[in-house]
Amino acid sequence: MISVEAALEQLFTLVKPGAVELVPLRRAAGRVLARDVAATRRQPPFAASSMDGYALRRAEVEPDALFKVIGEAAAGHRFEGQVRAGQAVRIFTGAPLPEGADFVVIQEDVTRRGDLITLGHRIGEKDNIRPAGVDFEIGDPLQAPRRLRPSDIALLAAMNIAEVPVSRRPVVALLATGDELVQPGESPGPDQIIASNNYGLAAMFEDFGAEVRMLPIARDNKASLQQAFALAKGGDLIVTIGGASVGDHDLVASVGAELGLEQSFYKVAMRPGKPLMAGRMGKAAMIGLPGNPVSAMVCGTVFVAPMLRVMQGLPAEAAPRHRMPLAADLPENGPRAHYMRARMQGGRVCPESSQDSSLLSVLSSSDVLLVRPPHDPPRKAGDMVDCINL
Ligand SMILES: Nc1nc2c(c(=O)[nH]1)N[C@H]1C(S)=C(S)[C@@H](COP(=O)(O)OP(=O)(O)OC[C@H]3O[C@@H](n4cnc5c(N)ncnc54)[C@H](O)[C@@H]3O)O[C@H]1N2
Ligand code: MOO
Repeated sequence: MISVEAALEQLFTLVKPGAVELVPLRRAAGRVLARDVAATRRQPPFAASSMDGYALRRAEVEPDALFKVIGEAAAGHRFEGQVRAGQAVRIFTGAPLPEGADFVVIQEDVTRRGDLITLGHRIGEKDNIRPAGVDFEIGDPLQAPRRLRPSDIALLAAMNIAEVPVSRRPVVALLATGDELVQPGESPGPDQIIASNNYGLAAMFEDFGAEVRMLPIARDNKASLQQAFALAKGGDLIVTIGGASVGDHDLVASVGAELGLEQSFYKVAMRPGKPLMAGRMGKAAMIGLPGNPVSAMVCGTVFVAPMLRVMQGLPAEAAPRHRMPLAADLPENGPRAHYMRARMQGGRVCPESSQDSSLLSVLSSSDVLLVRPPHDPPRKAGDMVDCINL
């Protein structure tokens, strides 16, 4: 049995970043930027007004000053002439600042009669001008690697980058095993249940940028598992669910070995999730998750998500944690790291009363995994603990 940290280290050695591909901007959200990109223009490309008002010369700004309005500048339509002494140009937000002007008085501070405006008495120092390039200059970079958020997409668009270099999505072949399982929507026999882990995990992996190939459920016999592994060929990462423990019907390790699985480790000092295995299978990495639904989802969060990040060129790091105060006392933890399902209540983290690894309803109503290291001493309400967001 190895520690969670040692398991994660080994998992990182099984995977590497995939190739770089160019995708249209509209397809780039959520993908990982693979190379630095540089702005192909400056923004704004010209000094622009940040308000609706009148462009004129700062030196002439004083209470009751009178100006003649000689033209108009709107967004997309500059005023071609020059602003001289005693002149003003009607200007709108986003319009290029006319030559000669270095100040914009907002329209609320102006009285207009025909072509004449008079300034009010409370005009501040602010010029209401956005200098050219104040947002970014030509060549300013957006640095890789980073997962592209909606705000990054907006920035790339403004930089006029229509095609974005991103890491190829890792292909995950997802293989659920068990005679007891039927797909959602099917009619289960009296001893059967609905396969859930593969659906939850597929959603999670897609969230982390993977392309998921959901394989047919493998039955608890050699031939069926062999067939399923054959279908997994071509995947970058093969994820099996169930059949990982010590029961007579737990065949993943033995069938995997026959098919060339070079095992890196089996069993991790954690709960839930102890019977986790991993290794290399041909060109693919393989990770065998325990079948209990919460165990599978916890292992997906703690192990598979960080692997997927590495496969997209992001740094090899554990799932991000934050510190939160406990809402209740906790007894000493045992020898395995405990990933407790917990809710946030009034800024405190409150462990669920039942931690059984079959309870999807509890997982679904939880906000975080409260992480307790092996042999963590008893904790008091108010103590700070590590949490992973769900
Ligand atoms: N004698 C021992 N028994 C068990 C041990 C042990 O150390 N000694 N470990 C327990 C732990 S911890 C876990 S976790 C499970 C893991 O077992 P497997 O990975 O072999 O999983 P299965 O036996 O195939 O299934 C366990 C449980 O999960 C349900 N399951 C499986 N796949 C799915 C799915 N895709 N969707 C929904 N539910 C699924 C399955 O029906 C079982 O109820 O072993 C303990 N036993
Ligand atoms: O690890 Mo099992 O995953 O404790 O239920």
